Amino acid sequence: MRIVAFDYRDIPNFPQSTVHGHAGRLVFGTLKGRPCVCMQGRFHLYEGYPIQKITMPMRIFKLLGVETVILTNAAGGLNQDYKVGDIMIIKDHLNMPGFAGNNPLAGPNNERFGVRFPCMSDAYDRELQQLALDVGSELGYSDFLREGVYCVLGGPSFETIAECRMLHKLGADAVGMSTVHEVIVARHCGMRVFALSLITNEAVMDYDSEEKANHEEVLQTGKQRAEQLERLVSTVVTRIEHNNNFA
Ligand SMILES: O=P(O)(O)O[C@H]1O[C@H](CO)[C@@H](O)[C@H]1O
Ligand SMILES: Nc1nc2[nH]cnc2c(=O)[nH]1
Repeated sequence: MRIVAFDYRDIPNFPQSTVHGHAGRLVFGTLKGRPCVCMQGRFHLYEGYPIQKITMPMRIFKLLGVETVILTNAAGGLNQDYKVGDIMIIKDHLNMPGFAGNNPLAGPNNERFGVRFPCMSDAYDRELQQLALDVGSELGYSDFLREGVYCVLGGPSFETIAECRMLHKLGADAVGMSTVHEVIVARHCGMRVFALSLITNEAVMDYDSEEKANHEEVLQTGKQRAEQLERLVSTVVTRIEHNNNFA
């Protein structure tokens, strides 16, 4: 397999990764014959980037001819049935920064990419969710494979106990600081989206708990599940049908 990689710093106007654990490379290659481009490191509001800069790669992918976007993230588990190491197929999201007007599509609409008011009730492709469930079951992952709602916050501070309780009551199963902005921009320009959260820590919901959310635990759980996550994603990629509805 031939791979071509570019450091983000060598791509004009591309943002730079500032987060420990995010390499900052754009990698092109093929996965069992399927052409893919992969971001090693993504961008977040808490890095200080304008929201349109965070999502700029999605529009570059669209212009490169990408049909399907697969996003993965690390997230805190709010659902009390979830355990550290679970992989959650995202079926929907809560866009908290969006409630406050911080949406990547705010400002003049670029008709070249999509409509002014894009639908989000079909943001996460249901066929791809089912495909991932089927693949997960074949790989023997069913015990730690979930489906749920991801909530994005601005970060970088982790949530308070009261915030976790509130988000859980609002219907979120997992909480993080990424993904949703990219999903909105990817859907706006008609790309299919599939997204996964790795539950790297349990959100603290109890005032008696001694647990404290921390980035080291996030990185450590990421390493522990990396192989299975990689196998799940790469198998899904090899089974994706050509998108006949591609705009
Ligand atoms: O970048 P992702 O995978 O979302 O990682 C999550 O974990 C980091 C915090 O530990 C934050 O960046 C949060 O968004
Ligand atoms: N906001 C948030 N992001 C995370 N990323 C990984 N774990 C967490 C968490 O508990 N909260």
